[in-house]
Amino acid sequence: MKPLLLPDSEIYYENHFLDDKESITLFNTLRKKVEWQKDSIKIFGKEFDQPRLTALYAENNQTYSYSGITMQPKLFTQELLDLRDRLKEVTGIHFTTCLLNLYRDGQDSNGWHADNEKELGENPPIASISLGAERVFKLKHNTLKEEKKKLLLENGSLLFMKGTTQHYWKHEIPKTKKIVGERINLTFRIIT
Ligand SMILES: O=C(O)CCC(=O)C(=O)O
Ligand SMILES: [Fe+2]
Repeated sequence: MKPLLLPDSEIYYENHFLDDKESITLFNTLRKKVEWQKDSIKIFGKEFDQPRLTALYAENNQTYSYSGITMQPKLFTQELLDLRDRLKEVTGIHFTTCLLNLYRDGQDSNGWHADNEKELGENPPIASISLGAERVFKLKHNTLKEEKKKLLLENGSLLFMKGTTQHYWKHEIPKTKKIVGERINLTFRIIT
């Protein structure tokens, strides 16, 4: 895995974690098999539909709460268990939980945030696998204004964030006016 070498962070990117063919097959399987849901989040007491579909799967029944919603996991499917095992080989980490995002088109997005919910622990490792259409991923440092980074998350790629990254950096998947196909993102986490 290639380190991004940004200050106050430990971020790695591997563009061919899965090969193209396997990634497309996996995309098609998960697109069909996963129970995608439309969540509404609360911002200052007002409800908004999330601009994407989501799902939560895990090896246990620990819930995940963010933006005023609490997600109840379903049990890992065989595909997610296999990916979990392969992530252990490259990261050394045993992930328990996977939050899945389905971006249906360029209007679906994920606004600026850090993955810093308390159930993830102090310095959470997050392993993020991308399938399907490529989307831009942006990172910005919380206080050093000139520190930012833009990368393209390719089909079959792995982005791995750990250490203090979530304390100092925010990330987003911006909307785009370009015509883009569907993208599935799998973010593996530890929730115990
Ligand atoms: O779709 C992505 O690549 C990012 C997803 C993300 O940041 C999240 O689910 O917390
Ligand atoms: Fe995130």
